[in-house]
Amino acid sequence: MIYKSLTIAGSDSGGGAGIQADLKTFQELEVYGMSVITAVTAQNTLGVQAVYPMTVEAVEEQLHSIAADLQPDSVKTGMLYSAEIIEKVAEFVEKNAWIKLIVDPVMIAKGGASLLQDDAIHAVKTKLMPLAYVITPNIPEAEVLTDMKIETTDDRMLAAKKLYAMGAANVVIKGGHSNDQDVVLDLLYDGEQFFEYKSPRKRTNNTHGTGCTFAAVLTAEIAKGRTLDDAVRMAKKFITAAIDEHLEIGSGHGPTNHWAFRMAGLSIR
Ligand SMILES: Nc1ncnc2c1ncn2[C@@H]1O[C@H](COP(=O)(O)OP(=O)(O)O)[C@@H](O)[C@H]1O
Ligand SMILES: Cc1ncc(COP(=O)(O)OP(=O)(O)O)c(N)n1
Repeated sequence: MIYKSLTIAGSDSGGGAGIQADLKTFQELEVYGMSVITAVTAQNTLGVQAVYPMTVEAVEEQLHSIAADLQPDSVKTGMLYSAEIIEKVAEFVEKNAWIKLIVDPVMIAKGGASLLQDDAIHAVKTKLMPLAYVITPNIPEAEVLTDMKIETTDDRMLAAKKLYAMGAANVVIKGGHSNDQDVVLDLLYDGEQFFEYKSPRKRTNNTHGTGCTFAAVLTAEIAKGRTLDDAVRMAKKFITAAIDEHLEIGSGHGPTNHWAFRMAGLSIR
């Protein structure tokens, strides 16, 4: 059986995040990867130097090519940039109703560059979230989407409930940006229960692309028919290994190591 996942996201010329991180992750997990590029970024470990969004027509044609021939088992969205592109992506998901959609609501890169126009936030909430099987915001993204400040785990639980009420079938609020010094807690809410996934917090600058990689693991594992709990467990193991064995590349926020999980001999089955 060949499992197929599609990433709809921006290109990171530096290779650590975006389309490049997603395809590397799919490959490591033995899932056939496909891409629809929404924007090209000139980017390296020091930051984002420029953003060139694709036209809506270019995005639409890529989506059409995929739909006409290569039915993906799961679809991930990353950097979508504009409300117009989000609307096209939502149309595609609605027309292909079997698709399990993983929404990583990318807004701002670690260096501060905006990867989503301000007036596109409304479209994320109203067009994309109701179609999402799972949404994976980090804490600042969850704050924007819920219009609330998140400081404690209780705040995060309330935000997860709000995001669920906005239409996402499941919510994972990642903990990389929390104030916890020793532990990183990722929190899953499925509409009934909360599930906690903890790992030791690594003191490192080399976390570029962690959010993309985490959501790409979920996407690959969901394509294989894994439960969401199993998929989040795998994502946590994969990203922990990728951060532990980070690559000393560039002089800014370095990328994670997408082959660390495999090199550690950890099983993908
Ligand atoms: N310093 C860290 N040590 C260990 N795990 C981390 C660290 N930073 C992020 N992670 C993990 O990486 C993933 C992405 O987290 P986060 O930083 O919150 O998202 P984003 O990259 O979208 O900002 C999560 O699974 C989180 O637990
Ligand atoms: C093209 C592109 N897409 C997404 C991101 C953000 O990736 P993320 O995993 O959130 O990592 P950081 O940028 O926060 O390190 C990106 N930078 N570029």
